[in-house]
Amino acid sequence: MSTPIPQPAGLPLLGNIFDVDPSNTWWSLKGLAEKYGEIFQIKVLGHTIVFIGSVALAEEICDEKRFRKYVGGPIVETRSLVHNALFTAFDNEDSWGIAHRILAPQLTPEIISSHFDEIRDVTAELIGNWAQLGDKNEIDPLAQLNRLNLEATTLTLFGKRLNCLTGPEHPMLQAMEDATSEAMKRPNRPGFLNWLYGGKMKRAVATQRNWAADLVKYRVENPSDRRDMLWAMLNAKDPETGKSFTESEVIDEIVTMPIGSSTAHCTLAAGILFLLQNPDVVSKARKELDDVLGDGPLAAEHLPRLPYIAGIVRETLRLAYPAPGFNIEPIPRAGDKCPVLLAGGKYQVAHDQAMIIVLAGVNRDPAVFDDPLVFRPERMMGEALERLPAGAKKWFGNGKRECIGKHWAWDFLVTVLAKLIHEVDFEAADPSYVLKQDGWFNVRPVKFRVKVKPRGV
Ligand code: HEM
Repeated sequence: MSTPIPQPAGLPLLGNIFDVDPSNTWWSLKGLAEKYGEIFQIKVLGHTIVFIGSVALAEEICDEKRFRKYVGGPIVETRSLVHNALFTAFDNEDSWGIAHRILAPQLTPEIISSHFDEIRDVTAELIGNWAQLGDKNEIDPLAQLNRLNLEATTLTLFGKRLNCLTGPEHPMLQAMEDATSEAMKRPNRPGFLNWLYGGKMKRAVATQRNWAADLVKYRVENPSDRRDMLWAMLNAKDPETGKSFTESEVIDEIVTMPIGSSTAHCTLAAGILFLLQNPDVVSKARKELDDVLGDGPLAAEHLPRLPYIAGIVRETLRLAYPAPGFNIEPIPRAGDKCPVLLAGGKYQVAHDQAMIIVLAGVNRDPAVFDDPLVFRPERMMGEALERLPAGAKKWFGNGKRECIGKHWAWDFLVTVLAKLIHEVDFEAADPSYVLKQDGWFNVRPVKFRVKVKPRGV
């Protein structure tokens, strides 16, 4: 006998329409995960969605023999921007395998390591800009690191400096913001309002695709022997089918990358917040950096020798959940519409039930993490890390649809955070600030401001 899946009371006919704020969906889901724990569901206008908030159940539905990525809601909306590209492809679309086989070799740890100097040097430029601020040294870390992220992504993957660290904000940043927030809102908004906001989405799509087309044009006009991701997009063939990308598919995949990497600057900004709240962590991190770097600059070979910094990055991914969740559905079984059993039959869901893993629940599951709200890098290092179940480490998603950019993200996060901790003193502009989320897809510290100055000055 299975247990009914908990659900907020809701209203007749309308269901749980008022239990999720359509302009801040993930904040509502975090609240529901805190209230209901391992599993809950909502029903809106007869449509059910199940949410998973525990490590054990997340691990169960990450079993690729039984489940797969569910492409629905905001991901489907994003297809108006990038069609059937890596992130948005349905499970049965050949485009996913072709793109994965062409692009994954460009995102291996070895290839990413070859871009280390580029990432380090643009970070040094940003820190250098901050050092010039004098008394006007209060910054918005999210906005500053967003610029850095776009600069580093464009340089490392597509070989062009945008020079967007200073000056007016690059139009790509607002366009990504608009397209992502529209993609979040459109699935739950009446058609009339979607029509009204259609122009905003179209303009955001045009800006992003033009940015990508400019990168291709620049490479064609400035031929180089750089063997980077753009080279692969323009020249490589899928080893299995022999296919290469069409012109439009190149644009789809270029645009997909900064959307994926836009989680990275949210992680860094949240990391600064956690460090300000935990000065002892900064002291330990600085000791590690001073010991490993001595008087020299950060180099690629230092990264694997910074386990405490790596612990800080993982603990930030755990507590900030910059990609707030991902969607799973049961793999269809021909002719079999029996319910799917979870937790050994404790729960039952429909054979085609969409489920969303809510990382705000999973990453803070008290069954796995002692004092789950405490920022403790040590639990993300060495044997303690190895002991954690796989379901507790899902910040980069799962299985074949796991983040293809995870090695880029890792090197970027460790490099930037190491340099920030080693070279910059941060002071909270508002010490009472607590992590607030807006309605964007990623969790990010909005309206968070800090004062910056060179370390020890
Ligand atoms: C902190 C940084 C990052 C986090 C937390 C993160 C998280 C994720 C997650 C959870 C997924 C799975 C989404 C799903 O199942 O629907 C994913 C997929 C993806 N990510 Fe990332 N990501 C990060 C950085 C990046 C970067 C830097 C790139 C590009 C260079 C990138 C590109 C992608 C792409 C293309 C996919 C789709 C992969 C596929 O379906 O085959 N991500 N990411």
